[in-house]
Amino acid sequence: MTISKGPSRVVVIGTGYVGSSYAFSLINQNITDELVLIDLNKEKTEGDVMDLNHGVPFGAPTKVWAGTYEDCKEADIVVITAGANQQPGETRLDLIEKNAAIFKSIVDSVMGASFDGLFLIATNPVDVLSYAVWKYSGLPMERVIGSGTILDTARFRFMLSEYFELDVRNVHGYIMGEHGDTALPVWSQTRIGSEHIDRYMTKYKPEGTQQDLDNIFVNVRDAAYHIIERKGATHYAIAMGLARLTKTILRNEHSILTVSTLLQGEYGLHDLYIGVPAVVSRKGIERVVEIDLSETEEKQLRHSAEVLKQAMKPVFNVQ
Ligand SMILES: NC(=O)C1=CN([C@@H]2O[C@H](COP(=O)(O)OP(=O)(O)OC[C@H]3O[C@@H](n4cnc5c(N)ncnc54)[C@H](O)[C@@H]3O)[C@@H](O)[C@H]2O)C=CC1
Ligand SMILES: CC(=O)C(=O)O
Repeated sequence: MTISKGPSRVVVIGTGYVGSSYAFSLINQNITDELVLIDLNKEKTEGDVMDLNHGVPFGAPTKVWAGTYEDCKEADIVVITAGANQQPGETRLDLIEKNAAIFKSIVDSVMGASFDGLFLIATNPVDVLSYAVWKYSGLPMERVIGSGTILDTARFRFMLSEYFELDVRNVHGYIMGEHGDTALPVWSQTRIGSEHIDRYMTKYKPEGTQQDLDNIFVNVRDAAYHIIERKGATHYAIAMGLARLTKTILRNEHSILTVSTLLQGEYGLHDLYIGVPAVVSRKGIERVVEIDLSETEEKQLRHSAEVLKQAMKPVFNVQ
């Protein structure tokens, strides 16, 4: 892999709600030197580039242009946010056939340009499509990363922070599994400050109940449906999550984030991409972090993996 010594370059493929919000986050946070936008809708891309460039004087110098697949040759990261999004009532897994079909041609075009960097995937169903990119690209698994449950984990921490009236940075916990209806909350490892959540609740919110916590998880799991019902798409939070992942990679931060990665025996699972905590650095996935799960959580994770494997079957021959 080329570790670029020159300017850092990110290419975004698919600049709809998610892709354009991500581009905006990158510029606002001064994360990359160069930003290339690619979309089937060339006119919209040109408009986005003009608009973003007019914001650059308020931020840090970033070169932004509407590009082609040739621009992937020099890219450190290619981010795929292209494809259909959920319509009200649709699940993420309902998108599999539509989006898998366009991914083959996108990945072939990127690899055809001698791309030698990392892929980040956000298009849904993200776990299945991350697996697809790993297969289609032939790149080592550490260089193909799905956004996984990064967003679900952020929602979880945010909603708990509201419940306990605390700074979200003091809420530590993970959502794991499918980025979808079978995601699971890892209550056994959730901490407020350094206290286990149950102990913190007993001491500081004695009126709180397990039912309150269960309701919070349901709201986390169903957040996308609630937002899509109201405004048709979700995009700001995932854009910020992708920006965080990009920063972690380009700055070699070695952060633990719940991303979708290939499991090869971790958690007793094999040959699928699914959301787990992993250390992310310039290399991509350094390692999966195997945290201790309760028996119930283990069961939930296995169920989530099984649902994903069933969903993958029409597209990939997995066991
Ligand atoms: N992983 C996550 O946490 C999240 C994932 N998503 C997913 O992100 C995806 C994108 O969502 P939105 O931006 O809301 O959709 P959108 O419809 O606004 O944008 C999709 C863009 O992809 C472009 N596109 C389609 N096929 C293409 C191709 N072959 N080459 C280049 N561009 C192509 C379209 O022209 C469009 O601009 C959806 O699958 C959605 O479900 C959305 C939010 C969170
Ligand atoms: C759309 C989606 O995947 C989300 O907001 O979680």
